[in-house]
Amino acid sequence: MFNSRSLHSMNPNVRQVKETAKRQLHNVKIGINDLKILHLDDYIREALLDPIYGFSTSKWFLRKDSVPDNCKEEITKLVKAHIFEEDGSVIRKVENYMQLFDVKSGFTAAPCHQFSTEQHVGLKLIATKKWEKDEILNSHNFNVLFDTIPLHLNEYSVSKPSVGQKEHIWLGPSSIVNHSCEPNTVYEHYEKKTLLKVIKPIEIGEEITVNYSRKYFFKCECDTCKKGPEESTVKRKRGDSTISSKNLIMRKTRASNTRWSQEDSDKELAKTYALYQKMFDSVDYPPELKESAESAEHCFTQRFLMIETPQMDQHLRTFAKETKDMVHRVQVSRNLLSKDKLNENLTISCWKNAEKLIQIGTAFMSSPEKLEANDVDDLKSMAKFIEDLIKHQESLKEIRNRKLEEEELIRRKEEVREHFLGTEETQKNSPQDRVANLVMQRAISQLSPQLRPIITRIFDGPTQQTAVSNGETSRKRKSSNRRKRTAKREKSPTGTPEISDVFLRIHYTNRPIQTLHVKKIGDDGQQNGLNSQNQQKLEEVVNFFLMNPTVTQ
Ligand SMILES: C[S@@+](CC[C@H](N)C(=O)[O-])C[C@H]1O[C@@H](n2cnc3c(N)ncnc32)[C@H](O)[C@@H]1O
Repeated sequence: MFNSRSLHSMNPNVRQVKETAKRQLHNVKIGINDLKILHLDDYIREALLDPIYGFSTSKWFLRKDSVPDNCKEEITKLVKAHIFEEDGSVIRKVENYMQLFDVKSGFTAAPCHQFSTEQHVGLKLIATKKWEKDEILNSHNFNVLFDTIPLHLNEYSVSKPSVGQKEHIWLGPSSIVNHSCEPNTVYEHYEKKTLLKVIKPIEIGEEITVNYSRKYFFKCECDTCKKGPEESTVKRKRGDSTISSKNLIMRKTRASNTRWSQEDSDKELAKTYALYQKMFDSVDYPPELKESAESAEHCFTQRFLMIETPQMDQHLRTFAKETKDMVHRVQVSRNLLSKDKLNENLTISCWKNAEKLIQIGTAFMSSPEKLEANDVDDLKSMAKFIEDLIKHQESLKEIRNRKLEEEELIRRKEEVREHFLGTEETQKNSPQDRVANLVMQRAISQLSPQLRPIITRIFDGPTQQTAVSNGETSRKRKSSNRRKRTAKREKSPTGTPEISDVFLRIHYTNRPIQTLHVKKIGDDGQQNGLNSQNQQKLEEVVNFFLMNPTVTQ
């Protein structure tokens, strides 16, 4: 079921997840052939839809086992990551179901309580866009079925459209289209598949139905049949709709611990959008799938906003025609994005797209004669809506950037402070050590030709107080100082760095040489060394370094 060549060319992490999924699917004994494709479809339906709808939508009444939890998880991960490369694999089938959550597909699933044949707990397909006559539900996936499927084995997913036609399996979204004696679609047969063609306009929220065929194995409970033959506009042919009760096969009882009340389509639609959102929220991306998942979501959302195609003109028309539908889409996108804490880039790029959307709206508004009054109002309010959201997003971004800047400033201040005053560790030393340290560190690190006239030499201990040797290179000076300091420190019995008295001889260009003496703490523990005058001088020097690290005059 998994193509080994494509597995090899994949990211190893993705491959690993897929291989796990493959193993798990094998463990539950799924393979691709005619009958098993039905099982597989059912597994996916169970793994994907049941957690979302909160009841068992499973249609495979003969099946004893169920999707193991770990397998469900894998499937959900794969769904989440939208990794749909391989034809005919489980992933493809999952993608079929994903159309239910892609508002652009024009349909979605909603709970259905109409049919006793499924214990009043089932699903139906409803329109999320306005469908016009003769449009084809082309993402509707009816696979041509193999002759080998015995009809009685699965009355649920198999249909025999007409004489001479092969039977068809109903997979993915198509498996939730209910039968009606007054349907709004008909089968449209193509060489390789059968699609649904719209035969009368379908409003948003309206159920999409088809007349299954002349033969199906349940007692019809569609609206038309419920109204009774005298009210129905449909002329029944003999043999249509019903068969004798002994052939009526009841489906596996659904786990109906949920009581579904009948809701109007608007509410159902809103609920479905919420489900869409829940779906994306439900799983955390595993780290190994994060990248592909995010880029897939990115594509998904772009597609969703309908702006990344070259046929802008066509889009503009659709946009005008489906303004209301677009408002729904934007609402869904808003929900989706507001919940997306996983990927900020995705959110930002989505808002960029939304900006483009506003441009489209603005272009439209500049030639309003093309639109009906209602459309213009809707469009304006939608553009305003998006604009507000973008502003909101922008202000959040600004706040974040400001915060980052502040953090950076604090960090840099801290760095400078540490550089001059030393870390907490060095600050624990005596004041004169600290000052000496800081001057020494600073001077050593900054010794450059410009500084030479100012600092001639810094050294430890009064005996080493010498004048400048101008011929000495800064490197030599540094290493000699290091040697001296090291020697001093090694002498310390405690092992902690110790600095004795420090003499600084400072050569000013326009003043006499000055010597500062910072005394070590006396053995008696008496803190001295820095008389106020020296203290002041030291501060002056330090400040000089702080302010003019490379300036000589
Ligand atoms: C392909 S499924 C359609 C989707 C189904 N409602 C679900 O939740 O999966 C076909 C099954 O739906 C039920 N069904 C569809 N249309 C029906 C109708 N007009 N009257 C009674 N039951 C119907 C039957 O149980 C039938 O076996």
